[in-house]
Amino acid sequence: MKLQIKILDPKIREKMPSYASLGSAGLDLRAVMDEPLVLQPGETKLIKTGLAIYIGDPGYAALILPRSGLGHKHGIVLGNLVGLIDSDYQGELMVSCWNRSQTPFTIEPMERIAQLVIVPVVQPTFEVVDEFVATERGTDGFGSSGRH
Ligand SMILES: O=c1ccn([C@H]2C[C@H](O)[C@@H](COP(=O)(O)OP(=O)(O)OP(=O)(O)O)O2)c(=O)[nH]1
Ligand SMILES: [Mg+2]
Repeated sequence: MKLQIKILDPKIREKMPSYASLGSAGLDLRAVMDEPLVLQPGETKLIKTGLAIYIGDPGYAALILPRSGLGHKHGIVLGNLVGLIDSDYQGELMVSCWNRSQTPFTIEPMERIAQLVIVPVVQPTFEVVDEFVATERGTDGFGSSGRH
C-alpha cells in the first residue's frame, strides 16, 4: 500500500517515520517543537508532528497509540486514549499528550511520543431486523462467564 505523506515542518525531513524492524506495526511520531515542553501531572497538551497523511481509501484508517515505554514507565499516554485518523483527513497529525503520572515530564523536541498504525476498516450497510438468530451467549456479557 502507498500512503501519501506531506512534510509540514522541514525539521521532520531528516527524521521521517519508518518501520524500525521487519515486523513493526507502528511508525513512531515525533514532537515537532522548538523548546522542551514540561507536562505537569494531569496536564494534556496537543502536539504537532510536522506531518500530514492522506489515506484516501475508506477501507483503511490510522490509529495513534501510546508508546509502551512512555505510557508504562512515565505515564505519558494520549488525552483521547486512542487517536483515529479518518481516510479523508488531510490536516496535520496531532498527538494529544496526557501526563497521567504524579511527576512532571519533559518532552524534548523531536522526541518520539506516540505511534501510528494503519488498519483495515469496514463500512457496513445496516440491515434492520426485529430478532437476531439465537446464539449460546445471547445478551450475556460483562463478566457473565466468571473470572477463572
Ligand atoms: O489523535 C488524533 C485524533 C484525530 N486527529 C485528526 C484526524 C481525524 O480524522 C480528525 C478528527 O478526529 P475525530 O473524528 O476523532 O474527532 P472529532 O472530535 O469527532 O472531530 P470531527 O468533528 O472533526 O470529526 O482529527 C488527529 O490528528 N489526532
Ligand atoms: Mg469525528
